[in-house]
Amino acid sequence: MSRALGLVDDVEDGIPGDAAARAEGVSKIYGTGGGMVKALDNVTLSIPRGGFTGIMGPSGSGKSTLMHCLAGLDQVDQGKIYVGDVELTGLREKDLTRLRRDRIGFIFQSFNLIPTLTALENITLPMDIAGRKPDKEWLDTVIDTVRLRDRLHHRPSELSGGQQQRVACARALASRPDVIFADEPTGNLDSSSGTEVLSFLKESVRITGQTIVMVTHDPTAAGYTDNVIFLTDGQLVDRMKDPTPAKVLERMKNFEPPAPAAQAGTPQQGAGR
Ligand SMILES: Nc1ncnc2c1ncn2[C@@H]1O[C@H](COP(=O)(O)OP(=O)(O)OP(=O)(O)O)[C@@H](O)[C@H]1O
Repeated sequence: MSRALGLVDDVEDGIPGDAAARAEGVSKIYGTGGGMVKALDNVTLSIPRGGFTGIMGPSGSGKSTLMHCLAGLDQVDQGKIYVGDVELTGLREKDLTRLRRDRIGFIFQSFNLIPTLTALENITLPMDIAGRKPDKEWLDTVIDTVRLRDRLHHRPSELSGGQQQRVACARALASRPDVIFADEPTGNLDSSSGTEVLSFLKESVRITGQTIVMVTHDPTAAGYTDNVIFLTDGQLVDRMKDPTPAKVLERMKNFEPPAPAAQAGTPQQGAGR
């Protein structure tokens, strides 16, 4: 039934039961009255543990809202969110803050590094704040994975955009969170730096089993993931396993709004004259 409506049910899609994060019947509304926007509309989905999941959809389809709700950065109006087996919805702010700090990593489009700290200090900052000692061996692995060893004592202003984003990725990976949420991580990078960042995000999933969720507009970036969730108008409308850029681009055509002329339903003036 849900297929006929173009909606996708997680169970039907065969996503394994071991989920790093889950949304169950989640709705999120912004504003009231005439200005009300249903940013998420009854979304149920699982993020497979140890996978690289892309979230795609047209502008305004709810991608960032979904990511923020899954990460406990924003509250839902209806439904439940789980990270592992912990229900986020209903946690007190203090517990939510601790859970985000201990179990969730973030990578943003703007790198959000502290300018006065070195690359290494930025990488270990979340653990320093949490009073946790970094696992030296793991930190070495992360630093080598992102190829930053010769830049560790540089400040962000002395690094290229690609290197700064690699520091932000290392910061997210260093504490081995249950799940890393990346919001357009290559949006501010040139294509070769973007390719580098995507390559080692994929590598860290393959080699270390890190779970990563990435919001992206870019079918090429989605091609690095191993499954893609498609949103339209706040609803989960499709999932794709083992995506390629060409397959994603083709699928996206189904979800983009029609061109203005077609939308207005008016035949083109002068056509056929
Ligand atoms: N704080 C807010 N207040 C009011 N409306 C909001 C707010 N945040 C998002 N929205 C609305 O919710 C809907 C979903 O927004 P969201 O940013 O999640 O979409 P998106 O798919 O990430 O878009 P984009 O690709 O353009 O970044 C949009 O209609 C947006 O205008």
